[in-house]
Amino acid sequence: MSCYILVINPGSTSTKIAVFDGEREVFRKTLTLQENQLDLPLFPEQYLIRKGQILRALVDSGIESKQLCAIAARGGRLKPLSSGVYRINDQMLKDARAGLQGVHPANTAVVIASEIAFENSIEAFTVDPISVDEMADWAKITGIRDITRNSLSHALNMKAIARRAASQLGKSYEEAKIIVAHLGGGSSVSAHLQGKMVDLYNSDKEGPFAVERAGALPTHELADFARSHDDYLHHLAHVGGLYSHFQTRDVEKIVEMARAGDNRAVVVLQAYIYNIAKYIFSLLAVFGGYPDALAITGGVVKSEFVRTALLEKLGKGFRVFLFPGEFEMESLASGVYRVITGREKALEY
Ligand SMILES: Nc1ncnc2c1ncn2[C@@H]1O[C@H](COP(=O)(O)OP(=O)(O)OP(=O)(O)O)[C@@H](O)[C@H]1O
Ligand SMILES: CCCC(=O)O
Repeated sequence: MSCYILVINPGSTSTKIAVFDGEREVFRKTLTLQENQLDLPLFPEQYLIRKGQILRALVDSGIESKQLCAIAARGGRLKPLSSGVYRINDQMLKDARAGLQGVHPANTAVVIASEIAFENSIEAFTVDPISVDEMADWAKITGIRDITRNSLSHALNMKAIARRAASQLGKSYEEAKIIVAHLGGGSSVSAHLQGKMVDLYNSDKEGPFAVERAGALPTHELADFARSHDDYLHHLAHVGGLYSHFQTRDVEKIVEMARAGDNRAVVVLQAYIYNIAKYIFSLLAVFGGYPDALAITGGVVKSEFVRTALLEKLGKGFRVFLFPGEFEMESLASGVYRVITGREKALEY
């Protein structure tokens, strides 16, 4: 009998939805938001817009809600958690709405999923949320006792990609040493050792700047900026990065500007690539040298310009695997399918 799993994945520039029959994809759609809608608060505005788009897309797809047997939602900035599949419960919904570890579009997914699940008397789950925390104690320490680094990242895609890279190397995930760079609306760069992301950067607060995230900033200048901008967190996590330079999240458009001779676009893209390479190289310290592989993934990797420039900057030392786009939808679906077929136990939040 068919078991349709609805997958809901709100990212920083769009909401991706899909329906899987078991592990076979039968429908997928990317629902885009206008630039001005992306500036709206997550609750209730964006949540209502995104939920409305999802319900309309489902109706248009011809898939009936009674065909659904479970929902898989991307998990947002919840509490620090170990990797796995979690049943969505009231505490998770509360934490997602409150933005326990900050706001992120994915916080809307568990709320939308639990409402659609309730209306259809089925269960909803999340898999490897943003707040998966496997960071080593030695990676969390900073030069100020009261400031501790935390683990917020594109965990879902990066762990799936690291597993794929390990399998291409003929190794298990647990034995392979891998760096994964996810380049999307936000970016994350992570070091995978013994099956764990022992250190990582997320462009909301550290590492390379991304399409809409500021990345690492000089501390004194950031302190001055924060004193003069009440909305500085919005600048760091939403209107920073390439967006702060060009007021667009469309990387192809910025590449076109550079190709047309816009000098500012040339230099900022050079800085974008340089920073990604710089932070990838910094993670060699985790392994005491080159890892077994470097896997580069995310929507921006669809850009030939970015791929070529980045590979040139990285030199010849890495064994590189490119995974343009993301594998979040299939990872969400297969995690939930493992649970509903009894092959894995759902974790309680
Ligand atoms: N062919 C392409 N060339 C250049 N850039 C592209 C291309 N396709 C997508 N992008 C860029 O990729 C970015 C979106 O990537 P992705 O879909 O991974 O992000 P997201 O899911 O919205 O956010 P996040 O990855 O932070 O969760 C956009 O900024 C878009 O401009
Ligand atoms: C916070 C990690 C996920 C993202 O940056 O989009």
